[in-house]
Amino acid sequence: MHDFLRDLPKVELHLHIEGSLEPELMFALAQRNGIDLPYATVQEAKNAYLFSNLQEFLALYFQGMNVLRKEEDFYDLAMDYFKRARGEGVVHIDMHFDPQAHLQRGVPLDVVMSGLLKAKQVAAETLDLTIGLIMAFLRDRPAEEALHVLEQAAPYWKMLDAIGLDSAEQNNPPAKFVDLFNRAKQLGLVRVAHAGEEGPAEYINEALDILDVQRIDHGVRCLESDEVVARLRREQIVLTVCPLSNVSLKVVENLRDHPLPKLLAEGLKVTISSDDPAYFGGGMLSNHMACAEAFGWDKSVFRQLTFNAIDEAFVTNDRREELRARLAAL
Ligand SMILES: Nc1ncnc2[nH]cnc12
Ligand SMILES: [Zn+2]
Repeated sequence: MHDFLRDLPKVELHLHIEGSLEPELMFALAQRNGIDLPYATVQEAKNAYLFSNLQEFLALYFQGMNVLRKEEDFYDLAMDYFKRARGEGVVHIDMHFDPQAHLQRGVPLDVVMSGLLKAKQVAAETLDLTIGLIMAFLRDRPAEEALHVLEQAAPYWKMLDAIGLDSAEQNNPPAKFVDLFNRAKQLGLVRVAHAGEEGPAEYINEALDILDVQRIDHGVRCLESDEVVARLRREQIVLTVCPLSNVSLKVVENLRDHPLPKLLAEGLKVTISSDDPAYFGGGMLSNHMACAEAFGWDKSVFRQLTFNAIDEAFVTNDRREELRARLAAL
C-alpha cells in the first residue's frame, strides 16, 4: 500500500505554506536573519508541538513564522515544502498563505508575493509540480482590515486563484466577512473558507449562503446536522479534510474515531490534505498512510479521493486532463 500511495498522483487542496515550516528551516532562517528563538534545539521545538485545540496551535504557528522576513525566506519556505511534497508523489498544491500575519510584523506584501510567486514558477519548471494560490484572511482580525488588505493586493489579483478564510473559527462566523467576500466575487475571485473545523455545522451553511464559497475547508462537523450533510451531498461541495490535523488539534480523539468513513458513506465529495504538515506529524503521504491503517481502505477509495481533488484543483483544463490520465494509468 505504501508504494501505491506514494505513486498516487496526489493533489493537495488545503495547505498553509506557513504551516509547512519545519523546525530545521526555522532555525536556519532565524540564524540568517539574526532572530532569537524560544527554543534551544530543533528537538525542543518539536517537543512543544503538542496542542489541545486550534488556539494553542495558532499561537505557535504565528510565532514560528516570525523568522520569515525577506523574499528569499518565503522562497525557501515554499521550495522546501514543494520538494518534500513532490518526493511524496504530490503533483499539485493549492496553497493558502496569510498576508495579514506578515503585514502586522512589518513584512510588506511585495516581499511575500515575490518569494511565493518565484517558488511557484520554479516548481512548475523544475519539479513538474503546479501550484494554486489562495490569499487567506484571518477571521479573528477585523473585517475592515481584511478588506483593506484585499484592496492593497490589487497588483496581484490576477495571480490569485482564490481567497480563503482561516484562523480561530469559534465566535468568528463567516457572516463577519460578507463585504470582503462580496468584493472578491465582484473581482471575479473564487472563494473558499474554513468552516466546521471547530465551529458548528451552521457555519458551513453560512459560508455557502453568505460567502458563496466553492469549497469548505475541513467541514467535518457537518455531521452534526442532517440538513447540512444533505446539502453538501446534493451540491457536491468539496470538503478538504485534514485527518492528522484533526487529531493534533483534538477535533477528534484519535484517527480511528475520525468521521472520514462516515463522510464517504454519506456520499460527500471528500478529499485529503495535510493543513500544516510541519506541526501535525507529516505531509500528504503520512496522511494517506495513516488513513489506510486506521480505516483499512483499499486502493479504490484513495483513487476516488484523488479523483475528487483533481476535479476541484485550481489548474488549467489541460493540466486537469493530464492528471486524470496519470491517475487512470496507475
Ligand atoms: N487548521 C487551521 N485552522 C484554521 N486556521 C488555520 N491556519 C493554519 N492552520 C489552520
Ligand atoms: Zn487549514
